[in-house]
Amino acid sequence: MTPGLLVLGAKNVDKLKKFLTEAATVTKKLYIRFNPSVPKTDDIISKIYLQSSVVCPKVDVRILIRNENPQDYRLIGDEKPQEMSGESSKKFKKVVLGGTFDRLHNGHKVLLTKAAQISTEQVVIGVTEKNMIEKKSLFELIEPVSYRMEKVREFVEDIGEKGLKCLTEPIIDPFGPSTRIADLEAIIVSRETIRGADAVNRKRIENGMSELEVVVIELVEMSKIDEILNETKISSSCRRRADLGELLRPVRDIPRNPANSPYVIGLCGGIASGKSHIGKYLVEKHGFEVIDCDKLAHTCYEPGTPLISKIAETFGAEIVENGQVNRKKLGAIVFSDAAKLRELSELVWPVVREKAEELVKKSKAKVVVIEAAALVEAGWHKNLAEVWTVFVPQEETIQRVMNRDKISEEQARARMSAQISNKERIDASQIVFCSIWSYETTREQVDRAVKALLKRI
Ligand SMILES: CC(C)(COP(=O)(O)OP(=O)(O)OC[C@H]1O[C@@H](n2cnc3c(N)ncnc32)[C@H](O)[C@@H]1O)[C@@H](O)C(=O)NCCC(=O)NCCS
Ligand SMILES: Nc1ncnc2c1ncn2[C@@H]1O[C@H](COP(=O)(O)OP(=O)(O)OP(=O)(O)O)[C@@H](O)[C@H]1O
Repeated sequence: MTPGLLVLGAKNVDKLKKFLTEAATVTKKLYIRFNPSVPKTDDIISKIYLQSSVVCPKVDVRILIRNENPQDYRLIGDEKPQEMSGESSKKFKKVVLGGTFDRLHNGHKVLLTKAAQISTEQVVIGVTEKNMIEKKSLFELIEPVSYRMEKVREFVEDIGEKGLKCLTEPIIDPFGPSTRIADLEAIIVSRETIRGADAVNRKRIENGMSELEVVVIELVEMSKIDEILNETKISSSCRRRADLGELLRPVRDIPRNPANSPYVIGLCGGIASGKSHIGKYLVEKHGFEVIDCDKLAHTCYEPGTPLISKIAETFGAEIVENGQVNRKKLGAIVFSDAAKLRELSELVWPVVREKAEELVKKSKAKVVVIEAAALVEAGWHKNLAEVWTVFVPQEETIQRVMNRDKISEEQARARMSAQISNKERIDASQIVFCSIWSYETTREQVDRAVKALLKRI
């Protein structure tokens, strides 16, 4: 789709809202450039990005620092671009800044725009990863660091003067390149990260390097408060939360045979993540059929079946009492040992899967949900059009398991560690829910997912 170009001159600067609204109907990317009559102040840049978040949140708005127009564009509004004289605010050869930059938003863009505006040669950006992101809310949904680095680089070089280079690198402490590269001249931060800049300068002085000029931008804040996060700031956490219950990646094309047979989705999640709660809700509220593979697995332990003898061979004859598997004894062996759990799964899964597939064939429901904790471990997700995963942060899992199963923290941790991580499940899923907040919030996420699902099938 051709990007839009909005030229802000004295005539149309007051009609910004109208033009942003219009842009949202015709393009996904909007460049904005200024004519000489409108000064490119911090205030106006912030105002444009803030209004864009309200009026056209889905449009990738980019205020141009460079004078050249995009190669191809569709003019929004009737003002034509005029030649600009060189910018007076350029002062520094090399500037530095840092951040996580997940789901690059308009607050980040204000910071990056400042960087492109005041540097003549190079913008160096440290992008957080690993320990630097693991305490953030819904960190499991943070985009891969390589993707975030590429997004910020591309943005800065796209809006900046020709020849401006942006170098990015992953950081695992709050300093990164800022205390390593001697000839940096300025650091750009927002009001909330000034203290980080002060720490950088203290360390540079300790290391015998020059002090950086600290350039501060104001926070871009919405008028509406996010009640769960209790903040007004445009933030990545808020965007991650908005993605719960939304389609995160394309569904697989799994042909249905016959065509009117049920649409089958997987529902998985770690121990005590809220799978059963969601499964029950999908049955009661939305009329889906849910096949609980945990329950189905119990019916596989029928006396005299080949599975029973295989279990006795693998885990010891004492696990089988009077021809029946003692599930408590078996649980004690497998729940805290990932390798044993895998061995058991490999024995039981094919049997469960066969039974589940028979149930799907018989079902009259429009949508059948395969609820299975170990769906991804078993590789079953690859044969399903889509997988929905529910998760809670690890510490919440520990609390839930201790309370529910009346076991010690150590036992709860062992059970959790025997499973794959939330992140691994999430990366294999099309839709993700988080059940850390109220039941109502969980259900809202599910309702959003169901609504979109019913539209696409
Ligand atoms: C430790 C750091 C890098 C971690 O980044 P953080 O996880 O907070 O990144 P995040 O993606 O949330 O934000 C990135 C930057 O954008 C700013 N920002 C975020 N939201 C907004 C907003 N709505 N409006 C304006 N600015 C915003 C942040 O204040 C931050 O400066 C950072 O917080 C920090 O302390 N920076 C100062 C020191 C520094 O830059 N060090 C590294 C240099 S390589
Ligand atoms: N907002 C919420 N949404 C869903 N479950 C929640 C929520 N808050 C707390 N819980 C609790 O989490 C616990 C686990 O829920 P549930 O039994 O549905 O999980 P599960 O994933 O099916 O667990 P398992 O597979 O270990 O049996 C329950 O005690 C439930 O009450």
